[in-house]
Amino acid sequence: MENVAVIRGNRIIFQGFSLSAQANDIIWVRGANGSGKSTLLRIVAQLLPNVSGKVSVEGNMALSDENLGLDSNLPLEKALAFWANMDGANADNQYNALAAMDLTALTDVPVRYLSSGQRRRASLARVIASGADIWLLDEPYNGLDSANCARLDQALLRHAGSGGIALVAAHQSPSINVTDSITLGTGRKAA
Ligand SMILES: Nc1ncnc2c1ncn2[C@@H]1O[C@H](COP(=O)(O)OP(=O)(O)OP(=O)(O)O)[C@@H](O)[C@H]1O
Repeated sequence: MENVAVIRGNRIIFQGFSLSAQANDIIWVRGANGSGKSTLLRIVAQLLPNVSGKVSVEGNMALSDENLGLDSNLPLEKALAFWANMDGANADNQYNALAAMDLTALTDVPVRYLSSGQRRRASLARVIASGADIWLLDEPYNGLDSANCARLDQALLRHAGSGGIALVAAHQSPSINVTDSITLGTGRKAA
């Protein structure tokens, strides 16, 4: 991202903002509520209109945020398989992703019956199974117990270690070594 500027509502969230990431990087993004962490991930995902400046991305991206994006009526395995097929991921990817997030015992549970932490893990399993080069994770630790926080840490390290990139928006400090940690400011009112 080079010299990016974004106004949302009547607030300037970013102005003259630049960020770069390359293979093997885990970039940790912190900041107060409303500072623009989710906005930043959505800019990278190219989901926001009216972004000025330059945003260029090489590689496939997968986003996990509060929108689960899984069919609530399907058993977990089938709901994930829908996306794995769309992403062209193979069955091994999905199996490994379910194991990485300790969901193997829940594969036949309808998504609507999953607890909030299980739903978060399902969303992360979708990202892991996608095989995407770039993971955009918005508050991925929310609702996870300590064992599953550690599983996510391990998944992030494996991803970065195999040439992936991760942007992680989180309130807490990282408990793994990250490439860079940035703290966003609170923006200001547009003139
Ligand atoms: N659709 C929208 N229209 C107008 N303003 C918006 C919209 N979405 C977000 N904003 C504003 O953009 C700013 C940044 O929001 P964002 O969700 O990126 O913050 P955040 O750092 O992720 O916050 P949190 O820690 O609470 O999740 C906030 O002031 C928010 O009110």
